[in-house]
Amino acid sequence: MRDFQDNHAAHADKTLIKRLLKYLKPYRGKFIGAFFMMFVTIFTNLVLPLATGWSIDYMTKTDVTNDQKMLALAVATLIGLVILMISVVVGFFQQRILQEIGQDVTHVMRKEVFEHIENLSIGQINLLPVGKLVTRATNDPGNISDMFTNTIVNLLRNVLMMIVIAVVLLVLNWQMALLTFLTLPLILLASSIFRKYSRTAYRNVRTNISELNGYLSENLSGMKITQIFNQEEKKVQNFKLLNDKLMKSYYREINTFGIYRPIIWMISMIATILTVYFGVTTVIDGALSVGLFISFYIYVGQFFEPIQQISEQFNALQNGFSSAEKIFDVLDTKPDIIDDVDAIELKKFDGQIEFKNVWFSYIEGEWILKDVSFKVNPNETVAFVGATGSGKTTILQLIVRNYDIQKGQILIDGIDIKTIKRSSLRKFVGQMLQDVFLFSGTIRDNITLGDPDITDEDIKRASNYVGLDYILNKLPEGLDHVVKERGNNFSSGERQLISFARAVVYNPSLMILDEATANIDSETETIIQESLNKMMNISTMLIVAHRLSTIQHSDRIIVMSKGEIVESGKHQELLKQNGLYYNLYQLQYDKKEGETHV
Ligand SMILES: Nc1ncnc2c1ncn2[C@@H]1O[C@H](COP(=O)(O)OP(=O)(O)OP(=O)(O)O)[C@@H](O)[C@H]1O
Repeated sequence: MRDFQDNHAAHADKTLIKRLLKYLKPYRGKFIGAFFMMFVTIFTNLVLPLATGWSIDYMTKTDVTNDQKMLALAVATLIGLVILMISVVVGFFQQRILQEIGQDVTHVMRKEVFEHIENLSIGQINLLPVGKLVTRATNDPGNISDMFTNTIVNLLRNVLMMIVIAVVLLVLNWQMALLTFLTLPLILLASSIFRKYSRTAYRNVRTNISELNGYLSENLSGMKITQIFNQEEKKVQNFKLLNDKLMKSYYREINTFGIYRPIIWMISMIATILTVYFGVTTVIDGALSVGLFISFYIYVGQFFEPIQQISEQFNALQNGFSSAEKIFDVLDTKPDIIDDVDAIELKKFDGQIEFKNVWFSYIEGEWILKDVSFKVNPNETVAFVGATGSGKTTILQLIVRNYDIQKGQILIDGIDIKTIKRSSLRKFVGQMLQDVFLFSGTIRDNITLGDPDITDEDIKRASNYVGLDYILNKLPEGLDHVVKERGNNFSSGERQLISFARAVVYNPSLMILDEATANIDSETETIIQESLNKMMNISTMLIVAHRLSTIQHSDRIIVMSKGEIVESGKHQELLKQNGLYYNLYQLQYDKKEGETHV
């Protein structure tokens, strides 16, 4: 799968534009309206210099009385004001419509990106840097919105303005117009050099923003570790390096624009000086009136403005395209685990699980599970033990189909897991993992996860069941007690109990516990253990625990080593076998003994 790098092969522009246009389809009418308004503003911009010229010529006429001149001035000023008003009002509505379209499209894109990410498999999500995903869902749709609202319309407006003004200049005085155009090759050369540099500058800025976002989000999540290991200074240094890199890339961008704009201004000034020089001589020769010369002069100023903007807007367009490319990269990443079209809805689940010669690898060729077979009967409690990395957690992940296996078969109540709708299977499974994640909100939100069908009664029952009621009773707001981001205002034991309540509130047919009691104090562990004992015989339970004392009473213990099942049986049976389990047990037992002797 792609890692959504910033410098990947470009999509064909045509395909990109076609795809982008689809987002504009619902706003076709509004967009056409905005274009029409754009023509109105172009017209108002063009008519004023000409009107100024005509007015000046009229004022300098000798065969017109002063009263007539005053009247004409008043009428011309009034018409000018009306045109200006029209331009302002139309411009306002045009901007409003475009901004609305831009925000709507951004809104839709953000939603699409988020929904798509939510549907990716855990394996795919693990490969994605969070910071980059955040950029994909925030900055990139913003760039596209900017492209729709500002760039495209203004680019078109400027191209049209330039063409129309060129025609007007030619009509007013073609010799002077050609003189003005003499500087165009210089501008084109400067613009093409600018485009090359500014594109690189833009790209660097974007890459560095994305990198900084990635670093920031990772470090905020890992802040505790940073502080525990006194790494703050190092992290600050690293951040400083990235921050400096971003600032420098911004500087380079600013410099590129800073050089380009004065160059264009200088060229336009040369053209203006030439125009003034030859214009004045033409006026002296009587080939051009003063009024029309002034109109010409204003038009020359207006002619160079869009030229400068076009290059800049062309870059903004590239910026928008590049953001679109990145968003489409995310959207085009097909979820690697999807339900078959004819996948069945699991209506009930007795809790029977069977692995039949299962082979699985995260990375091609590196087998993590090798020919694993076992069967768990309804209401049985089975524990998996073994050395670190032997594949215990992997087995649990496969049961909820976080990954697909390469060989063999996993049966859920006798049905192949691949033929079952994942959501229907997960409805019957309660999971309690070592790393509990709590969302910001309230305790209630964290137990129901927004499911309106879960009543307060259900929550209370679940809380009593897992021993959370003891904590809830101490909190004045009870279930409404606020949970801060990631549950930082709770102890790990409390977080574990909330997650336990979250798991049992659905009355799961299968309860999965992966090192769920590893990080908690013995008092909370006892509470959880008691609840688990109650749950045994009413649901199937799969437990991974390093502390063997917690799984001794399981119906069966499966011992794993390097992706294979090496032993299986009850605690006493396994001890008698004098194998790996016996060794693991001895290790823990000796350690305990050692501790008591200290
Ligand atoms: N997402 C992943 N991508 C690649 N390899 C992985 C991934 N998750 C786990 N592994 C590898 O798979 C192997 C088995 O991991 P697993 O988590 O199943 O072990 P475990 O027996 O549960 O270990 P522990 O007791 O330490 O939790 C390990 O070598 C691990 O590095």
